Amino acid sequence: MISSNVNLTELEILALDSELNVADGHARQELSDGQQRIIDELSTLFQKAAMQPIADLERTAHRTFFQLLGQHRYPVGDNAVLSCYASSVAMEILARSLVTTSDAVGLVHPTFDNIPDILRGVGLRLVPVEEEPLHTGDPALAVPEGVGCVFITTPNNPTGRVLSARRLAEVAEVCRERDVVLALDTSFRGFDTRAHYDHYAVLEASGCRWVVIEDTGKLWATLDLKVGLLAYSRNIGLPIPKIYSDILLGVSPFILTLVEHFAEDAANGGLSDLHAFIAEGRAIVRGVLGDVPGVSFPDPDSRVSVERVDLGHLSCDDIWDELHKRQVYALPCTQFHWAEPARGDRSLRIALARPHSSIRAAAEELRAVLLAA
Ligand SMILES: N=C(N)NC[C@@H](O)CC(=O)C(=O)O
Repeated sequence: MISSNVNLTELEILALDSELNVADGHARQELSDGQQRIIDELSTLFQKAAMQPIADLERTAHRTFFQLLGQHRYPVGDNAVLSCYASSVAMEILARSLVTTSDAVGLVHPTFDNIPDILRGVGLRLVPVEEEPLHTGDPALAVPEGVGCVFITTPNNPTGRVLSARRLAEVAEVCRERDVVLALDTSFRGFDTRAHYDHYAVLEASGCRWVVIEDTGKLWATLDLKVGLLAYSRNIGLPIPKIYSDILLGVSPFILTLVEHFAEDAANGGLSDLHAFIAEGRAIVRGVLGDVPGVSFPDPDSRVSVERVDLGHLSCDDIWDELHKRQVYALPCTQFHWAEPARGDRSLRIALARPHSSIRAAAEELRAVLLAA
């Protein structure tokens, strides 16, 4: 029986060497032909990276990645975009920066539990912001009283819900009026073209203080050779560069070069191929499980590389245990509901950035477990 006090990443670590690991949201699908050609050139890329000025490599990698995803107004200039080993490292730097001037953060609910864990870890108090008031109605209700920052994952994990350009502008306006930092985690935006409007243009136009955390690690199966990007407004008024320097000097120029080449390949058709690949994986899950009594899919409109499965009256912990016995690893949704865990007790999350054969096999095992429950 899994203990309810494990976090989602501890469950993902358990799954790492399993054949049927549909737990973590990292990219573990096969490489495309275009991506394989990049990997075949790694030795050349390594030598080039060793000879070029790091600032040039970093600028090119950032530009290629941001423009792939429609982010043409991302901040350029001194330190405005910091490269980190992972988006979670960027998250830790943001948390340490925020707590110098705030004691509370409004955080989207539900979302991946390492975000509330990192924020609580530096002593910040969290106020849940439910998806409905975040996306609809009076935007002032998306910015709880007394917080120094509102933190929104968009597209959200695990729901896939995307903050629209109009809604981003409305929430940013409230944040500006109240001098509240608006922070976005856009790690999953690569999967959903509805998240490819220029967020930076909207944020800059609002005049609010803002931070955006980007992640290359969810898109491409580069064995976690990735960067998390920490972009922030010039008027942020937080010691972000100083705290960054406490934690790292910079990321590998080799990884920056890899990101540039994978982003170029994505811009030349690779990204739309990836969207089709994930959509087919989602169709496999829904096809295999769709007629199981009590099962439903709470995020019909989601395009990100994970899919929630509602188990009806069945407990996700019980089902997780049965899958574990079969060496199949999904994620219980309990921990995503960091403010009200019980609301996640009847659903699982399936990772879709996997070979379709693995997704099908895992879904078939889950189907057998559910029919026997
Ligand atoms: N630092 C942590 N905990 N990394 C795990 C995180 O990347 C997994 C994730 O985001 C997902 O499975 O959705």
